[in-house]
Amino acid sequence: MSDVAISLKSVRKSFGATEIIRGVDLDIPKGQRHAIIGPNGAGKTTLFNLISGRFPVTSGTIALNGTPISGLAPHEINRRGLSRSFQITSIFPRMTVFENIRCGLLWARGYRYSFWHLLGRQKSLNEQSERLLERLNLGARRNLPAGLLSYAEQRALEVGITIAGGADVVLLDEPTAGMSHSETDYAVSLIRSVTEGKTLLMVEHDMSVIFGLADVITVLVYGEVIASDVPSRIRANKAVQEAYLGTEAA
Ligand SMILES: Nc1ncnc2c1ncn2[C@@H]1O[C@H](COP(=O)(O)OP(=O)(O)OP(=O)(O)O)[C@@H](O)[C@H]1O
Repeated sequence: MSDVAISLKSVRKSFGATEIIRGVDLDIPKGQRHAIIGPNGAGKTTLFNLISGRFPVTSGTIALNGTPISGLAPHEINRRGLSRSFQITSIFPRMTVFENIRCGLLWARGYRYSFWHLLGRQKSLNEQSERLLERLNLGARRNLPAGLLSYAEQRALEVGITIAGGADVVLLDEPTAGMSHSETDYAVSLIRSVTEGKTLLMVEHDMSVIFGLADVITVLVYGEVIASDVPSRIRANKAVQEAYLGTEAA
């Protein structure tokens, strides 16, 4: 088994004549929390779309746990253990918080078990849903329609559903976008606890979130990696400061 969760080799992506990802090499070891940062339009979301299978690569290869996944559909990549959350919330607003979680678990399991098999597993499904509810701090909101949760709680639920299926590689796209300071603090501690032991790859603009969560930071500028290192060295990196962080990191 490979110790590398996500591996990108010479990955390129063009839209028409414009090359957006210009030869990215990146290895993310299992269990690492890894952040991708870079100026607007650097290609961060495009990179996520390539890894999760939403777009095909123009050239190069992407492997998940040592197995090539380039060319697979998003649901096939998901089945192999990679789960992704989106900037937009994708919960079911009229279903209760509990039902949303249960649905997330059911959806993930549906790939592996038949309907009859599932009926026999109702009890364990309910128990797992309850445990996840507690881990997300949403126990008291259990029976509320998810649409009535606060924005931060909805994002917490979203993160919970993303990891519900037991995926060991999790992609989070701007998990704290639109949150207040206190909501962000809550989200960071939640993400830290629910991704324990998993590989996390996130795109995020909030520097406090990045420096608070990431073991390693990769800086993408115009579709190229200009640095990939531990936070302290990224902060001190002159090229990074010039290209992106500016005085923010000083
Ligand atoms: N489907 C697409 N078709 C054509 N161009 C695209 C497509 N998706 C992204 N792009 C272009 O690729 C470039 C990079 O966009 P991307 O969203 O990946 O950047 P980003 O680093 O995530 O930016 P931001 O920080 O603003 O979210 C942009 O110039 C964008 O217009």
